[in-house]
Amino acid sequence: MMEQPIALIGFMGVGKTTVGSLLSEKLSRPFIDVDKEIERHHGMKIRDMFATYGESMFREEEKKFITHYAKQEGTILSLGGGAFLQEDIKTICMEECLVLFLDISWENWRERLDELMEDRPVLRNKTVEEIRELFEERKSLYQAHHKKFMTDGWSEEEVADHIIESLQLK
Ligand SMILES: Nc1ncnc2c1ncn2[C@@H]1O[C@H](COP(=O)(O)OP(=O)(O)O)[C@@H](O)[C@H]1O
Ligand SMILES: O=C(O)C1=C[C@@H](OP(=O)(O)O)[C@@H](O)[C@H](O)C1
Ligand SMILES: [Mg+2]
Repeated sequence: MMEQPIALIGFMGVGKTTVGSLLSEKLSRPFIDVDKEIERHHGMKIRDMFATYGESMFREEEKKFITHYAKQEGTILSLGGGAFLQEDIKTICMEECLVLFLDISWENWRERLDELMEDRPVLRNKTVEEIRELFEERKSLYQAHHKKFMTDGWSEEEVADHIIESLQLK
């Protein structure tokens, strides 16, 4: 049976990596976390890549990897929260994948901020107010999706189970 790839999008820390991994286990489908693939390929953390080569180098890599993996049958693909800043990525994902937008309210997201800061260079050196502005700004990127899941009040496991049930993936 042909299975369309699934791409998870949404703001940093909403749970794309965690939920993607759970979906992959529960559905026995291959899992690709784009950020982790890039880190592995370069033997370097994303935050160091940003510091050493700059964000634009990371964005080029992001486009290369997503262009490749968005066409792999059956794959569960967790994107980085900034991937849809690039129109090419948005277009290819909307054409090739079932794009699922994981959403979260600011109030719930705010509770995760401290934990997220270390590994997310985009959040670093910003005030909470600036981060809130980014949170609001980024919402427009995620309007390109096939289905949205609000995650407020749900555990990672519950989010994954709800996706499977509502899309009848099993
Ligand atoms: N539904 C959830 N409820 C509570 N914590 C969550 C949930 N989803 C993710 N998290 C936690 O938030 C953090 C960021 O999750 P992650 O999957 O890396 O997000 P993303 O890939 O979207 O940046 C992790 O510590 C994860 O355990
Ligand atoms: O939103 C962004 O610009 C980014 C999100 C990160 O991924 P997560 O959304 O998985 O945290 C990672 O790709 C990089 O740090 C940039
Ligand atoms: Mg992630």
